Parts: sequence; structure tokens; C-alpha cells
Amino acid sequence: MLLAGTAGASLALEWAMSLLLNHSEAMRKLKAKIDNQVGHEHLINESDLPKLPYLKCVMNKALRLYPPLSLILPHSSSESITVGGYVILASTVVMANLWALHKNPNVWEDLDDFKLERFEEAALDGPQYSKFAPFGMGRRSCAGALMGMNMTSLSLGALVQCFD
Ligand code: HEM
Repeated sequence: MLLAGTAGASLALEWAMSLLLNHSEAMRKLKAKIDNQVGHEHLINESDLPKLPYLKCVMNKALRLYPPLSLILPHSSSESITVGGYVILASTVVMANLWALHKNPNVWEDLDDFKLERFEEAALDGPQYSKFAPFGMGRRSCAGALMGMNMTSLSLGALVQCFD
């Protein structure tokens, strides 16, 4: 639990920061939004998050391009099934490849650029298993998904709020 809770969150935060440092326009835009919506009287807190959809966009973008757990934990198929023409027998160990899912050119257009706005299209408020599932899927998906999202968003928001 400790490893799952700290490794995923710290990797996501690191990649989000790296994306912002490499896209100064996005960094400026996020800083302006935090300045306007939160200001400098208090450190950004959980109640500020709903006012900052752009912050969520940055986190979603980082989670999509660099999913901390790119090959999710091994699962076992409960019955035989055919997926995309491949027969998967019951009890086969399967591991979903989030890296490939998040970069599938059939569902994502912006493989190379930094169009954050597409994440503002509310559609990515939860997992969409055909294109975006950074916290895994099904009954054994991440137990700390909400906490992970809030923790990383708050940490990134605080870094941008407090430092240039
Ligand atoms: C941004 C942060 C995080 C990311 C990207 C992330 C991602 C994931 C992924 C992809 C899985 C595998 C799901 C699957 O096999 O379908 C997982 C499992 C898990 N995560 Fe997270 N996680 C994060 C934060 C956290 C936090 C903060 C906690 C707890 C405090 C946590 C606890 C767990 C646990 C307990 C599991 C195993 C669930 C099970 O096997 O039933 N994670 N996480």
C-alpha cells in the first residue's frame, strides 16, 4: 500500500512538472489561473481544486503520456474470451498495456503536441477504458485513485503557486 501510494504519485508529479518545464506557455497559463482563482493569501487546498480545471488537464496529460504503471498488475481471465481476434483462455494471466492504450493513434490525434485543452472537454472525468485508464480498470483498479489524483494535483499546484 505504501509503495503503491508513493511511487505512482511521485512519478506522476515528476512527469507533470517535466511537461510544464518543457511547455512554458502551459506553465504561464496554469500560474495565471492559480493566481486568479487562489491568489497568495493561502496555500492551495482541496477546496480550490474544482476551480482549477486546467490543473486537472495538466495532471491528466501527464498521466496519459507517462502512466506511472504502464503495464498494470497481472490479472487472470475468469472465462475464455476473444478480444480483437485473439483467444484468451480462462485463467490466463493478462496485463493491460496502458502505455500503448494512451498512445493509440486510432483514438488520440495529438501524439506529438501539447494540446491540453482536449482534457477540458469534461469527457475525462473518469476512466475511459478504450483510451484512458491511468488507474487501471475493474474491481482491482487503483484503491487510491481519487487520493492519488488530489495529492498530485495539490502538490503540483503548490509548486506552481509558490515558485517561479
Ligand atoms: C497518481 C497516483 C497513482 C497512480 C497513477 C496509480 C495507479 C495504479 C494502477 C495502474 C494500479 C493497478 C490497477 C490494476 O491492476 O488494474 C494501482 C493499484 C493500486 N493502487 Fe494505485 N495509483 C496511484 C496512487 C495510489 C495511492 C495514493 C494509493 C493508496 C493510498 C494507491 C493504492 C493502490 C493499491 C492498494 C493498488 C492495488 C489494488 C488491487 O490490487 O486491488 N495508489 N494503482
